[in-house]
Amino acid sequence: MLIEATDIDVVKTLLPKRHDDRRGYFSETWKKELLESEGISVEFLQDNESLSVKTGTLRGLHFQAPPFAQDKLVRVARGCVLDVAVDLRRGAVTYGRHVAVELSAETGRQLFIPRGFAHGFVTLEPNTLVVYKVSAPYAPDHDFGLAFDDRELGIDWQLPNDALEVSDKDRRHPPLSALPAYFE
Ligand SMILES: Cc1cn([C@H]2C[C@H](O)[C@@H](COP(=O)(O)OP(=O)(O)O[C@H]3O[C@H](C)C(=O)[C@H](O)[C@H]3O)O2)c(=O)[nH]c1=O
Repeated sequence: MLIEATDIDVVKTLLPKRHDDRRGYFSETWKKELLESEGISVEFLQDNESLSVKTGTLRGLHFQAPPFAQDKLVRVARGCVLDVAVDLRRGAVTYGRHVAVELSAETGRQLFIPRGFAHGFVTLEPNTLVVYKVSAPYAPDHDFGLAFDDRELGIDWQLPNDALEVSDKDRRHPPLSALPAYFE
């Protein structure tokens, strides 16, 4: 497992080893002790899966507020996404900055996103299946969002806005400037 830093030090990319043979490959996609050896000590409590049929489906930017804040380990089981994490920690020098990484079934690359970050992705292929581990259960009353197209964030989603499939809910989130201080 290759674990690499990103422009925001606590956000990591992971590349699990694949054991190829004539049948295909085998890969350990998550091993607690491997993450712990890299200083990522997280108790994942729930696995999520979302299928997005259309290219250009954008889900996000979402986060759960304390005490249900979630660390996430995201990977793509089929297709490809641009995965984005936005730093919401008011005290961080990287507050408001983001990491954007292409995750695909082909590479197997994963993204670790600690609590204190908003998460979202846009699909770059049809029928993209995203699977991810979270460290706190779903808590609808603590589930909040941030405007994906907030100019202050400056996220390049790689597709024009009119090509995006976005839920009504995700079109109504506030910009960063109007977001309460959920994370110090
Ligand atoms: C997140 C979640 C949702 N749901 C139900 C609630 C709705 O009836 C339905 C769809 O939920 P939502 O529209 O919030 O799904 P996404 O837009 O994919 O939200 C996710 O998108 C971004 C990328 C994330 O990182 C979060 O995990 C999550 O917010 O699933 C559940 O039952 N459990 C859950 O953990």
